[in-house]
Amino acid sequence: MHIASSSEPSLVSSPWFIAFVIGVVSWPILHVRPIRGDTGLLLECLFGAICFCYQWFGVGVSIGNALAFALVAPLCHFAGIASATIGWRLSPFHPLAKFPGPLLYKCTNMTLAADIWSGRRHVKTLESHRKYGKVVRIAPDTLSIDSAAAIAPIYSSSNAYLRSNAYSRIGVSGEGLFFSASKEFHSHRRRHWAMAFTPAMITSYMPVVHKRTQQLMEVLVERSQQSNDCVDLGRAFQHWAYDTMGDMTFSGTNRLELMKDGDINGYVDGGHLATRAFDVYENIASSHIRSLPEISSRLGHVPTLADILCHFSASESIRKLEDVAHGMINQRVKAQLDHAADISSSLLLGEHTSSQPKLNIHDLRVETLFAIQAGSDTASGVLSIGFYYLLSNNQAYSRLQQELDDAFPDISSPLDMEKLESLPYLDVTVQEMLRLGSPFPGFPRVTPKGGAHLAGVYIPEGTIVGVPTYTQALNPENFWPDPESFIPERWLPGGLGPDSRTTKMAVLAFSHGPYGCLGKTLGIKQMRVVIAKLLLTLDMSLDPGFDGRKFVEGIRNWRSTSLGYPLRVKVVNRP
Ligand code: HEM
Repeated sequence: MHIASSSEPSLVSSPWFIAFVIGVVSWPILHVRPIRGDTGLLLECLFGAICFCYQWFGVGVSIGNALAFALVAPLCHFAGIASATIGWRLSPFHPLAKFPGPLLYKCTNMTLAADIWSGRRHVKTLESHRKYGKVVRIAPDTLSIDSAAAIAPIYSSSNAYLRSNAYSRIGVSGEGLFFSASKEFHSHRRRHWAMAFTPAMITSYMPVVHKRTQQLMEVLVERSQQSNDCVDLGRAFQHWAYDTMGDMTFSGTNRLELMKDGDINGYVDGGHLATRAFDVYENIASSHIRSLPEISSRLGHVPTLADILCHFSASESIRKLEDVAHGMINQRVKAQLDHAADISSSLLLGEHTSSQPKLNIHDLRVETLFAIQAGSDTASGVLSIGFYYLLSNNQAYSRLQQELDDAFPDISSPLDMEKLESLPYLDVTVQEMLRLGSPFPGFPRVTPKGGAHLAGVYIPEGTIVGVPTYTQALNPENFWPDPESFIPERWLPGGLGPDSRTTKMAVLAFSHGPYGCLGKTLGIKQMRVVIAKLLLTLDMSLDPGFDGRKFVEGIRNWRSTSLGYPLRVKVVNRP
């Protein structure tokens, strides 16, 4: 049996314990004066190096022991900081202490980040609300608020809350509308962008939408002939959306031809990876600089994570999309086609003043790449999930097809947009698709000075809050009966009966207010054209072996939607 000799250090005098205590003691300083995660990592490495030199040269231990010491001491120091951080987050003194939520989520942002990485955050948040109620603490400093009444104050009132720093994009030169937390910059850049979405501009995009949608019909038939009358409809929508957005953004200089060539460069998956990394990063690293110093103490204050992710090989495919978009905007600027009816010319021309000059080439690169992604993954995601539901509901499918057949007896002539937009059942089908087809997270905003009363509770200032899109879409308080079922009729006048509920505001597919989607009108028009063309031209049904449960479970969202289980659809030309 080993008996401790008096010469062995006691626990309190052991170097590990001392490093741990220094960590705990340094926490209040870091709490008030935060340092960047990468700086912290470097300091820990420096501490390790000093420990190594002291042990090897000073004490004269073997190199192996000196190395072990140099590794363990910083780890103990970090464990001290981490313990103090978690202790504070779980303490009754934390400003969000009274809000319920899963323990691990209160301790660290890493848990939420893991959910985001899995793409199933929308389901996890829904489960949390079902377990804990309307207001749930889903990260140390973040609350998810499942209340339609909270949507207006957070997103769309005249005093709509500011976006959290979650939107900042690092490691890129050039500033972009979507990536700015500055209200002033954002509203100026948004005016710039708005020129691309005037009614006249939207009308000028429609020939592109019709042309690309016609091509989609041909591609679907062609692909189905190569594969037992079956196609991956989700993939086809992605290719259609990229090509269409490419044309609308770059008109003559567009080089995206995914429907024709296939996605040989992996643009779609590369784009998903980019949004996935951005979404994870933002939720780990995001913070709002607030009067309460708590935020600085986040375990894993790691703004470097995005930098690190950039170096993984997967980022190659992201770069390919960036490169092609950059090439197109360079060509576009050189060609000086300022007056072409496309998004890049609106951005090139946009409003400018001495304080807010014209967009430079870096800004244009950021904005045009964003345009392609903002308008493609969103539209194809909603259409894919929407078509799954439509094809699963024969009654809705037949009713819609009948309405379209009556309105457009001759499918060889171009669709008249005015007539298309007057069709009531098509309209409610689009609404229902948007409700169930947008598994986005709660877009993060920051409560203003003085805090806020939301969903009947007081929320301290500087808290990150969001209303979860998917949870709201399935909330029986907003949609009743059968909130989980695809029933377009719920949107018709009279809804589903006297006790039924349909809360328009609760559909956050485009978000709302000053940061809401600029492409909403265009997106809805595109959806109408695609749905109409498909139902008028083709007979479609889910592949006999298709498993709806697997499809729904395979839906992943990282702001853009990705399908883990393909939407296999049988497609034949209508007689
Ligand atoms: C069905 C199709 C679409 C859906 C569901 C959709 C959804 C959204 C959502 C939810 C946001 C807000 C995201 C956030 O705050 O985190 C957004 C922003 C935006 N969308 Fe869309 N979108 C669609 C189509 C389009 C199209 C076709 C364009 C054209 C380029 C577009 C351009 C934009 C822009 C520029 C923003 C940023 C607005 C800002 O930051 O002020 N969207 N979209």
